[in-house]
Amino acid sequence: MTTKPLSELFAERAVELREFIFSKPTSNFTNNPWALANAIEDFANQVGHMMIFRQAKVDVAREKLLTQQPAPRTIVEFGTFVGKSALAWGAILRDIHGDKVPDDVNIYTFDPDPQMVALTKDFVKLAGVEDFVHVLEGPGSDCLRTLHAEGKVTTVDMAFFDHWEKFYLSDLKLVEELKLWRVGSLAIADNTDFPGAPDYLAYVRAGGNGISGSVKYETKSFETSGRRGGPSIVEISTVMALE
Ligand SMILES: C[S@@+](CC[C@H](N)C(=O)[O-])C[C@H]1O[C@@H](n2cnc3c(N)ncnc32)[C@H](O)[C@@H]1O
Repeated sequence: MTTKPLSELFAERAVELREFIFSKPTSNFTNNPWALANAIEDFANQVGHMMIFRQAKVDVAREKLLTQQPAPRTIVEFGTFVGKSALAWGAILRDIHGDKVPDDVNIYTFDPDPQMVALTKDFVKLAGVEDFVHVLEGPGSDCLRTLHAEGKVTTVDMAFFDHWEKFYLSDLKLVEELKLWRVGSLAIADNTDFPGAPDYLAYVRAGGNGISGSVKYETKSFETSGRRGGPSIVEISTVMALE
């Protein structure tokens, strides 16, 4: 028996998910990012093997975002996939700022995979959040550097790391290098238990690089009731000081 490469499986899942969503009346999702995020989760529960940010974890992140002061306005996300978490961030920022979010409230989600970018753009449009959820194609580090150079992102209230774990630490350090953090900014990282991001965890648990004049973090691991045998930890680190 031959087993498919994971990339092929995920590409097929994305096609099936598109069919699943667009087979339903569009009115189910119009102007309703929560409804679309929930439908994606329903699909994932049916088929299995979908690397989405599940609702139990969204709830943990949501708690933090709802109490963040000042309220979050700019979110950057490394790893779009099918847009599940991007839609959830859109729904949360709407819960905070109202249905017509101000112009300076923006979510930027990055993924090098053109198929996932196209699918998520369609989903973002379907849910009516395309004014402020921007789906960009490319490695997150390149996209973030470009947004910074263009002056579109000057502060990051929350960065979400949900791409390949080997990039978590270098991309966290890029946010530092571009001086995008403020005191109270959040770094949220998924899958730090499995597949695991040991260098990232060691760094945030040490509070940063330890060098005087550097960003200081406080960090906590949140255990969620994930699927049996699936990754269940979300690591949330708060920027305590910029130097
Ligand atoms: C775990 S999935 C993201 C799940 C997504 N957050 C959700 O909830 O639906 C990981 C994604 O990271 C993307 N990826 C890989 N390398 C990346 C990079 N350097 N920058 C941004 N995304 C990357 C992959 O193409 C894949 O779609």
